[in-house]
Amino acid sequence: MYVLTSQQMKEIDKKATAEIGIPEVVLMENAGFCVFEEIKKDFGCLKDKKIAIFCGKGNNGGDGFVTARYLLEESKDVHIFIFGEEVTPSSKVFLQVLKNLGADIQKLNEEVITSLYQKKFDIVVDGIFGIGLTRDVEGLYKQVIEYINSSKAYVYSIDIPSGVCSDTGKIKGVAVKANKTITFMYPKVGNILYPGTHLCGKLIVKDIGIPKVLAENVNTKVLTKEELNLEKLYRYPDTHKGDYGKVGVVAGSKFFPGASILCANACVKSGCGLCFLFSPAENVVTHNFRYPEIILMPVESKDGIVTFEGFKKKEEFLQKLDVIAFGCGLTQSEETEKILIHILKNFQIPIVIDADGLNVLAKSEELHSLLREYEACKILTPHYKEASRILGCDVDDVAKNPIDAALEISKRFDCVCILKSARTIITDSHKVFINVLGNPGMAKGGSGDVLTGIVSAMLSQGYDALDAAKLAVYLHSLSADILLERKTVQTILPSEIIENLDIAFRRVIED
Ligand SMILES: NC(=O)C1=CN([C@@H]2O[C@H](COP(=O)(O)OP(=O)(O)OC[C@H]3O[C@@H](n4cnc5c(N)ncnc54)[C@H](O)[C@@H]3O)[C@@H](O)[C@H]2O)[C@@H](O)CC1
Ligand SMILES: Nc1ncnc2c1ncn2[C@@H]1O[C@H](COP(=O)(O)OP(=O)(O)O)[C@@H](O)[C@H]1O
Ligand SMILES: [K+]
Repeated sequence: MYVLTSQQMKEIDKKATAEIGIPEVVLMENAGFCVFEEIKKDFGCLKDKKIAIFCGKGNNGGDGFVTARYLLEESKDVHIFIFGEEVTPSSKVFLQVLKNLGADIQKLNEEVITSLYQKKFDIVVDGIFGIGLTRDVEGLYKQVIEYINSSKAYVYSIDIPSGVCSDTGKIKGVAVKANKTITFMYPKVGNILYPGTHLCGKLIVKDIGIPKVLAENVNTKVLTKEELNLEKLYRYPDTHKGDYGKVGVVAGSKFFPGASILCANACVKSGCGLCFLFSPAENVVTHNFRYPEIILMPVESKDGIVTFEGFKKKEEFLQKLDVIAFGCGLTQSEETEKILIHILKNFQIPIVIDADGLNVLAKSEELHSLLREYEACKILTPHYKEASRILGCDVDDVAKNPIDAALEISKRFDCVCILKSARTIITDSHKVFINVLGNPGMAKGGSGDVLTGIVSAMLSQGYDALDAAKLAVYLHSLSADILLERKTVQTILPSEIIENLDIAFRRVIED
């Protein structure tokens, strides 16, 4: 499913009207009717319902006028509130229709807003701003949104909750908290990213008759099952372990033995042929939680941290690897930096860089240029903080526009970037996928290490970087969602996400 920016949606709207010749009022009529249809479906009989419809001066308000017309057929208690008569030409058509019908239309001012608090509406329709919101919400608009949020009515937002930026999902000053949002043709970025997605309530996507061919060049999609390449998950009967690749997990220290174990466990559990764990021996040899299938490559350490000299002694094994998973729990030591420099200078093995691998990368100009030049496939898996370190910006800047941050990292290193959060973004700098699965039970140390293991296993089974990233992110969060069916967000553990991959793989392959 495509996800559009406001600019893309406007261009598509424009083409539909100017080039294809569908009149704008027809689209507005369809949009307003879709909203009515949803209300009717939810409430059935609307006869006794007291309904308020708030309409801004743009086309979002025009959709609201159309919805109001249909609602007037069902209830005698429908009240339309406007911010002014200076509305767009298409909206004007439907405002006039309402006037012709003798509808109750009130212009909002301080007094009217105060009076709203005495009225007990059952249903509120928010047609204040859609994709045309450009600046922070203030004045009467702010007061009306505050009223809507204080009311006990069931709130429908048209296209996007008013006040949510359709390009980022951020709140521009204040925003409506809807129970349901009806958006048209495709979700907008603000319908999908937080906090906008939360303010939408239930999101409904309705076709209003814009030809779909117009969206063909859009590069951003929701990561649905249809977007996954499942081909390489099929195994011919006469295969052997060599067909599924050898992953070297370079991870762990005295301080974080669990990170290396979670990463390696997730890797063997996701289908790689062989998984080698390069880690300080003392951390993992006796570790009860380590799957015995993992082959240990004990690396000499100092103060519990793998040393560069120790790592070099394992070089002959490195030559044989198909994938390197680098960084989980290594610590940000000089040794970690030296090892990564050595790998990037001397090998051409597909690499997944996470955690401390990303942290040492952020601090080293040499690593920046080595990684850019590294020709084998590369996947970087930062969370927002790691991304901000790499980009040299504030973490809030990443959070404000995660799609741009992911694109920037991807372009800078010519890599696939998995920017992790409650809405993980995956991009190869051309295509962008937004993951909508997963739950707050994953907000726990170790979840990221699990993802690194899964994505490395996907690379080792022959996937290219983008397909590996998509499949891994999907399986990782699907596994957590399946766990949530019988556990709680408090009790889900990253190690259980690994255990539960059995069911996640099955659902992906068989459903
Ligand atoms: N163009 C089309 O073909 C269609 C558009 N549709 C609807 O039209 C909406 C977009 O319409 P518009 O482009 O007119 O934009 P909006 O209706 O979202 O609002 C734009 C208006 O709000 C003003 N504005 C922006 N930020 C403001 C702020 N902070 N405070 C006060 N005023 C502010 C702008 O100056 C402009 O007058 C969509 O979201 C959708 O609901 C639908 O009718 C379907 C078809
Ligand atoms: N609220 C949430 N909803 C969905 N997924 C989440 C949420 N919080 C975290 N995650 C996922 O959990 C993982 C956390 O990774 P990360 O922050 O690197 O953890 P760690 O470094 O402790 O292993 C990411 O894949 C992220 O997308
Ligand atoms: K709206």
